[in-house]
Amino acid sequence: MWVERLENLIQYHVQCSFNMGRLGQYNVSRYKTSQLPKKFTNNTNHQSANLIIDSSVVHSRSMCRSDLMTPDSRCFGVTDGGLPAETSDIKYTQSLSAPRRTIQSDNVDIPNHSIYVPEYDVSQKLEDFVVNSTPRQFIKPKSFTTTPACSVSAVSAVRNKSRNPPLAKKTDGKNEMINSVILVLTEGRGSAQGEIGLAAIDLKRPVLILCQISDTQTYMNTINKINILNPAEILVPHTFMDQMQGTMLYNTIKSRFPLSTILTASRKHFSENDGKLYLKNSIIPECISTLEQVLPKFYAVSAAAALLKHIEFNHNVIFSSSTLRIEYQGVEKSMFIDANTALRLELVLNSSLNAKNTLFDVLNHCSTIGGQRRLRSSILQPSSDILLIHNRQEAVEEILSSPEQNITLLRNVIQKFTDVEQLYWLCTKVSKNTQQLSKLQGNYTLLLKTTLEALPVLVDILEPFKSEYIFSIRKILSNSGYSKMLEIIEITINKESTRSKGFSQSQFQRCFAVKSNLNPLLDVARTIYSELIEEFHDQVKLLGEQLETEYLFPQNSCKRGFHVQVELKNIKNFDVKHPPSICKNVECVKNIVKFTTEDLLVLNVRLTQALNEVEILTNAILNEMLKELRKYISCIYDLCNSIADLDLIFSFAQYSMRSGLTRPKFGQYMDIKSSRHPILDTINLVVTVDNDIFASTDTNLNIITGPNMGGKSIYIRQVALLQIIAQIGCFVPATSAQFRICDRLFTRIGFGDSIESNASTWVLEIKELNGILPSLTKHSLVIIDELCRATSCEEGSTLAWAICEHIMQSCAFIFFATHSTLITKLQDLYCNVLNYHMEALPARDSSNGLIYTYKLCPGATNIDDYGLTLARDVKMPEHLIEHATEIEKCLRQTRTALPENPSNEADLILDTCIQKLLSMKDTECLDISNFQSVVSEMMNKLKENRRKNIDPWMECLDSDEEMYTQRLSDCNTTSSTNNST
Ligand SMILES: Nc1ncnc2c1ncn2[C@@H]1O[C@H](COP(=O)(O)OP(=O)(O)OP(=O)(O)O)[C@@H](O)[C@H]1O
Repeated sequence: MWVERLENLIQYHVQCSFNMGRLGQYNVSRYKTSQLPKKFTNNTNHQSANLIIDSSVVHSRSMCRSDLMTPDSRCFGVTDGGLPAETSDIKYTQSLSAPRRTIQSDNVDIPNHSIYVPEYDVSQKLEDFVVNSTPRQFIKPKSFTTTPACSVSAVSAVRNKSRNPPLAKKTDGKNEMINSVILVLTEGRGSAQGEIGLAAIDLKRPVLILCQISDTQTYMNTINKINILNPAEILVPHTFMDQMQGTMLYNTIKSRFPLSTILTASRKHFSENDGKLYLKNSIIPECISTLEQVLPKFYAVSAAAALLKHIEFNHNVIFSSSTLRIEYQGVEKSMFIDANTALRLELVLNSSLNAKNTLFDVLNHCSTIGGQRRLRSSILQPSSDILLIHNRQEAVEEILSSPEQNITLLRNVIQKFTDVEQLYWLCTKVSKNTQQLSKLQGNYTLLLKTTLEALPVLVDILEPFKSEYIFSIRKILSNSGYSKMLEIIEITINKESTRSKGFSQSQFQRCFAVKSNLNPLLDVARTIYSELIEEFHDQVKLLGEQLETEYLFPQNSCKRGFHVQVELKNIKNFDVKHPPSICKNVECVKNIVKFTTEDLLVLNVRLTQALNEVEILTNAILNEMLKELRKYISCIYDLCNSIADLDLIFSFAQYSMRSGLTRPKFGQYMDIKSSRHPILDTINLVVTVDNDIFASTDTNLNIITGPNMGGKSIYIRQVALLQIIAQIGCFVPATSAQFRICDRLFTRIGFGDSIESNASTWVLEIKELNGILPSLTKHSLVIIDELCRATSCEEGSTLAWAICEHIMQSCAFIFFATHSTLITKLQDLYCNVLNYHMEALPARDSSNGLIYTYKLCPGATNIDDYGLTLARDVKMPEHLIEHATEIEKCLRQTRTALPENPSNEADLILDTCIQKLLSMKDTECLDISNFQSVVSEMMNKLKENRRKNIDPWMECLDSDEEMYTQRLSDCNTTSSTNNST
């Protein structure tokens, strides 16, 4: 425990020194304890102690960077020298200034050191300590200009370097999609609060995304945007943590995105001027018009400044000038899906936070990471641009109607572009000329060559496709820039060199990629390398003779370098535990023995040196060539985009090839015949029962009742999923389908309280409803699976009634699954309400059970006691069921005897009221005053009865009385018009 605390303390402070270095604050070397907060310096007598940091520890930016992620980096900044004599009595300095090796060793002799550990540090985990105890206040004296952001970043980088899990990790051989997005967020202050600036970049796909949002108090749009971008790291200004609790935006992000690392940075890094300068320097000329659009957006530009600094200093990524592409994402023509809805509908993540059996999983047939990314963002933000949807549908239809052989050709050629996204790497450059850099540079240059060579084949295959969408992709890919790039490459690179996978092969390809006679030194280095390789092979042969085996193979791997391997069965008398003395570093994995010898070890060193020489010389030539190629950098962006678009559409086509899918139309209402739940349909464990879906402005509230397990939730989720699939441009599982373009999708599904946000289920539900109600638009789609069930039965039903009445007045299409019979009465009052139920039939045997047909039928359900029936089905102890049945019977009798019983009275009076009104409507006079008087009479009666029971429904009725009257008078007017005509 002590070791851990000591490490925490050391790591924390040492990382501060790093980060100072990485932000260029080299001049700060002394940390005066007199400047420390009192808490930290209690019981110590010190005036000018050097805490831990000596300027010598910050050697260079590069050292800090490269060492940051290594396990021993936490000790990197500890001074080796002793402390000034006058400060030696300061307990903590003794341990913190311990020699590096002592601290690094696992068995630190802690008791010999006196360690000062601040009280509040002891009981907390480091992360909590760093994030929650506002380290800025803790460590930052006035003259000390470290940024807590980076302290936090460094600490969490070390601690959590593998914490961000992939969002969608395919294990079935498809590509992995791992999030590598860094997102920076800033918010206006004072009257500008709610103005959010956002900048994000995917380190694997360096397109800088900028966005400025005027958000609501709940930050709904910002959360949605973050959810779509799916960042691994979120960086915010340190002022977000100024208040003890953190700002609302900070806390919202923290609770909503637990998988993202949240960092803070000093506000000074969010500089508009720096941002403008960076953007002007970095962007490709083709993005000038976007830049003009972006520059006036103060918050977006300042976020960009912080982002570019952050990735330079913490991720070692710098963009060559004029190589970065920017995108400004303002208010787009898309359907808004909030983050909660996305999670509950399992659009891209299921409840176990992986992609299995999600909508993404069902639609994903992409071969490239770019395609997968595009699919993910399309699902989370389906288009509401009818032209784009139409173009995609047309392309899908065209692919489906193409001859089988064209489809196969297209599939095969797209697979050749699987790694195309890595080409983005060529846009960035890293300041250090390391070995790693030269390897990457070589690999990606060969990848570019291979890609450009395959491009004309793709263009030819696309030739027969005439749809607008594919035609425009083909046009982009036919750009003459690509052939010019290939010409430049062919001047330097050997024709037969190609991108290969596998350590040894790619090393070989890199080594001999550059043509001979371009640099005599390189030619010499390669000759030496080749000779050494020959020597290696000779030595392996000799060794084989010595060990009496013909099956000794020369090998080269990243971990072991040049060595030999043999199958155990092919080497006689070889005991892995007691190998011959000549064999060194013996390892046996799955009957394959790997080892080396003293001679081979020496040769390996020489080979590595020769190879390094070759790579450095090759890299110098490639650098020159890349300078030329960067003139065409926008072509690389276009290439990656077009391949992603093509992959996406081909993925849609592959999904749409399934039987029973149809191309949806768009109009003013929703009418889908024999539709199926897309995920249930694909899982194939059960035969999916199809159902019709209908909604229009005349009947916009559909209430679905039915027993538990009847299929209500599946049905209403199906509505939402089909709407999304239709709006991304894909075919839907139905026999015919018409949708209305939806601009907002709201769901209220499921319960679950949150310890994190300290909210009960009910509070959460109300908060969510508060979010939905004001944002409802006339083109919204609302999916509600039970409403207000987390409070007392009565209050819940009445509030749900009121909410339904409120939302059904908009033109939004609402699908409402419920067990409440009260809600079904809405149909009697309003002509735009329709009741449906999921059919269940009594079992033919004597079990009293139910047979679920999963068929949607008109009208409310008439099955009683289905809860108890199901409980019996799932083997609840019989005595409990019997007892519950008795109580239920008793309650029924009581209710019939006492109509004023609060739980039943509301229903009863409302029923009487409705019946009376309806009968009047048909038979009696059409005078509105009659309606009003009946309503008042009934309301008064109800109020009187209810007052006895102090029922909260009273208030609701009070406020709604006026509305009922108005509604009924409307009804009356319509009916009188009808009658007269
Ligand atoms: N259309 C369908 N075709 C085939 N199986 C279905 C269909 N609809 C539902 N099911 C099956 O029934 C199960 C229960 O469905 P669902 O969760 O929608 O019931 P529910 O009525 O919402 O129940 P509860 O009221 O308890 O929430 C599903 O998990 C699925 O296996």
